[in-house]
Amino acid sequence: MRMLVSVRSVEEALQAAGFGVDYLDLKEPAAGALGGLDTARIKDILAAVRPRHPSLMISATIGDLQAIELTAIEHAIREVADAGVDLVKVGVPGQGGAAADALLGRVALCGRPIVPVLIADDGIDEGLFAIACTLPFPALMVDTQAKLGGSLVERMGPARLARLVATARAHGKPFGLAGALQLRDLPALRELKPAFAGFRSAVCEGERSGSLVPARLKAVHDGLAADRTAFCEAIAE
Ligand SMILES: O=C[C@H](O)COP(=O)(O)O
Repeated sequence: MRMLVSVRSVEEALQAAGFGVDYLDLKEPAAGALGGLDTARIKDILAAVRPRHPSLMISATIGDLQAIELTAIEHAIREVADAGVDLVKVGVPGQGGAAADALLGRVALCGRPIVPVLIADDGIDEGLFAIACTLPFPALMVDTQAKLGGSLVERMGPARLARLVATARAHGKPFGLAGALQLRDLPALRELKPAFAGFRSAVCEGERSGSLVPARLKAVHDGLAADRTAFCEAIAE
């Protein structure tokens, strides 16, 4: 399972990359679940990270826009993609509905590498998820908007997440889980085996708008890679 970390600055990006994370996700955590950075900041981060970590996959978010704001979303996608990131993350209401359908359809055809992030706070429509798996997105994610009501694993439960992982796997679609995931979720994540897991809250001092903590980055990084038994022994010490 690969590790994604959300970062907001050159300093954080280099710090996370130095810990061997697989994906950097550029966002402003204080501005919401998918809070966007301005494109000048995105370009500064890319200029600092690319020469040192040329194979690192780097995504960025477009901000917490409403699904009905299609024109604003398409404009933001173009701006973020043109800044030079590999992937652009776009929030989609996970419970489905007409606005979610329309948004998925539009962004699937926009010609940019979009990762739809299905927001799970009001549930995930498994039909919508299955449709998203058939569309030409390089990857899919599920995440949460509210970060203080428990982790995604606690809020959705492993059984429902396992069905999503199985659907994505059946379609050969790389699929990542995020949503205030904590160290205590790592055993469940290793059982679920999504392609990747995303972190911010668990690797910060205090809430997710705080600074990255090297020891937490290392704990999550090592915990994702470790054998389950070895990991449980280590955290029990
Ligand atoms: O895309 C990943 C998210 O930024 C993870 O943040 P979180 O752990 O605070 O939910």
